[in-house]
Amino acid sequence: KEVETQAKLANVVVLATGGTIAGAGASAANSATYQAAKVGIEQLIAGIPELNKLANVRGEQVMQIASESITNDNLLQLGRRVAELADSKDVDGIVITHGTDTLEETAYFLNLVEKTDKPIIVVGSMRPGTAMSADGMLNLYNAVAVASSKDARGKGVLVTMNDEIQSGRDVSKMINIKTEAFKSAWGPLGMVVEGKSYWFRLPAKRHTMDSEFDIKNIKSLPDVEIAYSYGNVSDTAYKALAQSGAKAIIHAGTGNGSVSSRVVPTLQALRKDGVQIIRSSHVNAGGFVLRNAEQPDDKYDWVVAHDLNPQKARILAMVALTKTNDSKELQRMFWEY
Ligand SMILES: NC(=O)C[C@H](N)C(=O)O
Repeated sequence: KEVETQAKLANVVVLATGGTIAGAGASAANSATYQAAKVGIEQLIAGIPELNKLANVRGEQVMQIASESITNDNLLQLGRRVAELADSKDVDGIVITHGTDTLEETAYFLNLVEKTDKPIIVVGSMRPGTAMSADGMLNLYNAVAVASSKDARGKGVLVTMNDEIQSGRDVSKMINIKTEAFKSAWGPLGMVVEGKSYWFRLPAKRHTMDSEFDIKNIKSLPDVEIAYSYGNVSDTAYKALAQSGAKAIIHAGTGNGSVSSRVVPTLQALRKDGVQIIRSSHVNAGGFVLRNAEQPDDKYDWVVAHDLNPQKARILAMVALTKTNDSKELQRMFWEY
């Protein structure tokens, strides 16, 4: 009887990469002072026996790092493993445990390059498992619940944090000390309550099956860097980034991606030298940058990142540059993804 029930459950693989969800502190009072990436995936899974009721779960330790240290090579390695598993007939859903600092970048990357409609859920935690009121256990339980549900298919890469189901494209870490850290300017797609998913909306942007990008065709990612803007900003960072070989520079601009008059001539010159200039905004609750509003993008041949924050704009720019170096094509991709 037991065996029969298990056979009906979905097969979910949890790929572990580290982060606070695998973190450990010295005492239960340490919610903010701890070491990330300490606990192995077998131990994390064993700590939640209720997972067995949701799915047949097995873990794989892909890496064990704090997510601020994730490199492009790590992204490619993870992306390739996800694709292999997604191609496997006996895998129904994939969960990725991840540090929260760059979780939004990895989730967006996978959303762009994984050609599957199987659920891919990225999850982390704000407190280590050793802390009082640790959030990782429920976040992971919810991730496995969503990964094993048929309803989650075809909705792109998802993130389950704080009971919400967010689109991996839209979600961003908005605050670093609360468990209610992950938000999207456009709202969550749904909620998970007691292992059941409740859906309210769908992503409108191209993703996964409908994407023109495929991890299997991406050998390496080009160098794309970000320069932050503020009052009295100089052009030093922009010049240095270009000199070190950046193919595109994401302008993490003030307001609607505005550019200081001290920086404009440098960006014009860099564009003439072949560097792509992509205007985004670092406003906290979500930017909205439009072409030719604020700066004459047509005239300067710059691209706008629209609602993508600078770190997400970097991900799309890298992936897009594996296909084209045409600024019009890049702009199309920034509207569509
Ligand atoms: N909450 C976290 O996971 C933060 C940690 N620094 C990480 O991203 O790995």
